[in-house]
Amino acid sequence: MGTAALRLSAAVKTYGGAPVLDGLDLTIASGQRLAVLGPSGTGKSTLLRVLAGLEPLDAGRVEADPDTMIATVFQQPLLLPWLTVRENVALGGRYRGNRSRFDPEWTEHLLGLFGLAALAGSYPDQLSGGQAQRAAVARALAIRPRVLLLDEPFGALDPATRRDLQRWLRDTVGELALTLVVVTHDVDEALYLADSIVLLDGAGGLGERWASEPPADHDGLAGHPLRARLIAGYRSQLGPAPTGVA
Ligand SMILES: Nc1ncnc2c1ncn2[C@@H]1O[C@H](COP(=O)(O)OP(=O)(O)OP(=O)(O)O)[C@@H](O)[C@H]1O
Repeated sequence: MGTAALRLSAAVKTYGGAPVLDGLDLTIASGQRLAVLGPSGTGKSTLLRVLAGLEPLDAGRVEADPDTMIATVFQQPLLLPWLTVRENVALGGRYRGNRSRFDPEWTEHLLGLFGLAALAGSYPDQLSGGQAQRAAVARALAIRPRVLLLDEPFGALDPATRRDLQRWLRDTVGELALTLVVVTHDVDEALYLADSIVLLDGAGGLGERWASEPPADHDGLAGHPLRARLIAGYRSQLGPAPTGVA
């Protein structure tokens, strides 16, 4: 695999006779932060589920180093309502039948890292949407993954909370030196989080892929050199405009 964390080769995934992924090739280098953009229905979530090993391919291959722990976060936080925030986060460390990974100190570190220490004894229905999604990301990190896969993780949040969480996520991914794949409708989220951006072509292929330099802060997004090209590429496909674009 060289320095690739994940690799898809000639990937085909078909639902009801219609190919969603149609011979797609994708290499994600170790430490890379990849954003996958594309209008609704272009196969972003399918691609993520395939990378996560949650969806079998009809043809082609997905390769990951067997020692690489992969964690996935979805749009809904999916916290267990009968467990506290601390117990939900700790539960992440018990996934995959590997109890030895449960590490109370790491759980406390994650609660602190995500600003959840004061809420550790609260239950999910006492949290705001942003707090709940922070807990979901913390839970995903409890297994000490090397790769973090996110499917529209902040899509249900208001713009200010969304920016806060993007900042939080970028800092955490940097601190833990994670490989990141984030699926999003939001061009600005992609530009803020990613150093590589793909725009699915809507026909089961990868479309274009750009190297990108994230701006220092959100104020730098408006003048980002790739922004206009991504928006134009997005608009040329069927589907609604991405979030935040008139
Ligand atoms: N389990 C499934 N069974 C049948 N069809 C499916 C299944 N999962 C996805 N599809 C279909 O595959 C296509 C791609 O879906 P997918 O969710 O991957 O797209 P997406 O780009 O993530 O869309 P969105 O942005 O709306 O979430 C859609 O036409 C969808 O209806």
